[in-house]
Amino acid sequence: MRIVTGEEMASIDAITINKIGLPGVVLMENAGREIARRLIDLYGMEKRFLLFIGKGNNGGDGFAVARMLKEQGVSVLTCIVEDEAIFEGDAKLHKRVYEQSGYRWRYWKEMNRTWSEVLCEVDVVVDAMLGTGLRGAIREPYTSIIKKINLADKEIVSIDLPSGVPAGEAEMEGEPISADRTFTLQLMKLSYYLEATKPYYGEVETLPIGIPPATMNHLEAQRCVWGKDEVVNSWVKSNPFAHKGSNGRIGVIAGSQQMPGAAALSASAAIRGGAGLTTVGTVSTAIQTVATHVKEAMYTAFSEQSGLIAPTEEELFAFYEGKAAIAIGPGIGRSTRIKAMIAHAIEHYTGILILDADALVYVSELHDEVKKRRSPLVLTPHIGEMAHLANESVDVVKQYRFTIAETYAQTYQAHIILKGPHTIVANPNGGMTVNHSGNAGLAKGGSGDVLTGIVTALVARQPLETALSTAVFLHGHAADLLINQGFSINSLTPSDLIEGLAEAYKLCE
Ligand SMILES: NC(=O)C1=CN([C@@H]2O[C@H](COP(=O)(O)OP(=O)(O)OC[C@H]3O[C@@H](n4cnc5c(N)ncnc54)[C@H](O)[C@@H]3O)[C@@H](O)[C@H]2O)[C@@H](O)CC1
Ligand SMILES: [K+]
Repeated sequence: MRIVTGEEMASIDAITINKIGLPGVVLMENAGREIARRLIDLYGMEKRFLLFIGKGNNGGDGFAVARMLKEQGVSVLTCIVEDEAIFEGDAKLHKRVYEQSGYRWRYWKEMNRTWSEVLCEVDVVVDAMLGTGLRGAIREPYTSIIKKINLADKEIVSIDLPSGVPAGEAEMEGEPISADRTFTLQLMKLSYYLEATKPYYGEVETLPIGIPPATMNHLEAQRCVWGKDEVVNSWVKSNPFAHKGSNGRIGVIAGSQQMPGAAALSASAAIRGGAGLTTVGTVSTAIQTVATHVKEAMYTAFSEQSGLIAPTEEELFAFYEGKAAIAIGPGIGRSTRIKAMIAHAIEHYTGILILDADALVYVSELHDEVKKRRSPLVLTPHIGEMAHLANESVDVVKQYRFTIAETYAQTYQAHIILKGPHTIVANPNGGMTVNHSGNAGLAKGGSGDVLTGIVTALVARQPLETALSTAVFLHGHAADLLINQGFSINSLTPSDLIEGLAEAYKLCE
């Protein structure tokens, strides 16, 4: 399913109406029918609804919902927020159909005077005031109405968006509706995936309103949800004659004297993730520790300096040999020799190169080398690392995570896995996916090392772009399955995640 901004949704609506020829009033009728059906499913026929209607098309949806609820005998109080004379277009038509069907509405100005009595008569507030057409700071009378609704302590259901929440990355100006539930129309809206706006949505359900998929082909930004269906549908079944070489020979350069655990986590995640042959490149002291945990891997002891790897050029070329993918970063630490190694890999390694953790620190100093690289490069930053890569503040990355990941991926022709709740994968060709698995149990040191291992294993045996999105999904899915099995969010460890991968992979088989 696509994820869109308000402007993109408006262009999709316009193509549906003007090119395909499906009138806007029909879409509104469809929206009204779907929403009324879901309201009755969820709340039953006995609950009393109070509908707030704004002057745009979001309000038009509201009139269609109110009419359909009333047709079925449900109790509805309909309140229009602004002067009735300013309704126009499709919303005006639905207002007229509502009135011609014999139904009444009231003005907010009047209702406001008896607000506490009104509240005693209703159970659920339906918000059809502002949708994708919101621009700039929320203005009166919406500002005061929203405040009153939020304070009313009633169940709140929003249509398309909680009123006052922008659909895209625009900054929120003013207090929006804080919904318990949002029925978003046809496509997911981008602001659902942003830290500042997501909490206002409550539970989200997408309802179809009859927009044909062909209307979305023109969109420049191709953002899609990546969930179970996408994982299953894109999975390329392994060849029954596969041998360890064809399942992908991969390398993991990780760990140091101080941090051998990071190497163990990423290597065992790669092995659980299905890698055919995994070689770990690290310091000799780490090998002793890691090898007792990860029995299936092979090991290369690199030259070292002060407990950190400091591989020579010969050691690096030998390590690159025959490997489909190499990950560098977890627990390697920082030094000028480490920087030289990253530069070398970017310049000379011709397989799929994955840079994570400490390896990312040097990438912004190596942007010229990155631009010259011709083979695939995958970077796996969290928000702070992305801020460093893009030379932006953490707050800016949080607000504009889609734009920043997309711009970076295109500028440097790199695949970006921007980690966090709803991890984004941004590809150099402009395609983006947003992950729909995972929970707060993943927010722990070591969880990223596990992801790097899964990514490395998968890119060696699945098409690159789907491998990245699917690796992110399976990482989160493993965590979700463990929570369902009774693990607590607080005690979930990265090692548990690796064990959980066995169950998570069943999805693909
Ligand atoms: N025919 C169509 O175009 C369809 C539209 N649909 C619905 O229509 C919505 C979009 O409709 P519109 O584009 O008319 O816009 P909205 O209904 O979201 O709201 C725009 C109205 O609010 C006012 N407004 C904008 N920013 C404001 C602010 N900051 N403070 C106060 N008032 C503000 C504008 O003057 C405008 O009249 C969607 O969210 C969806 O619910 C759906 O029914 C599908 C069909
Ligand atoms: K709304």
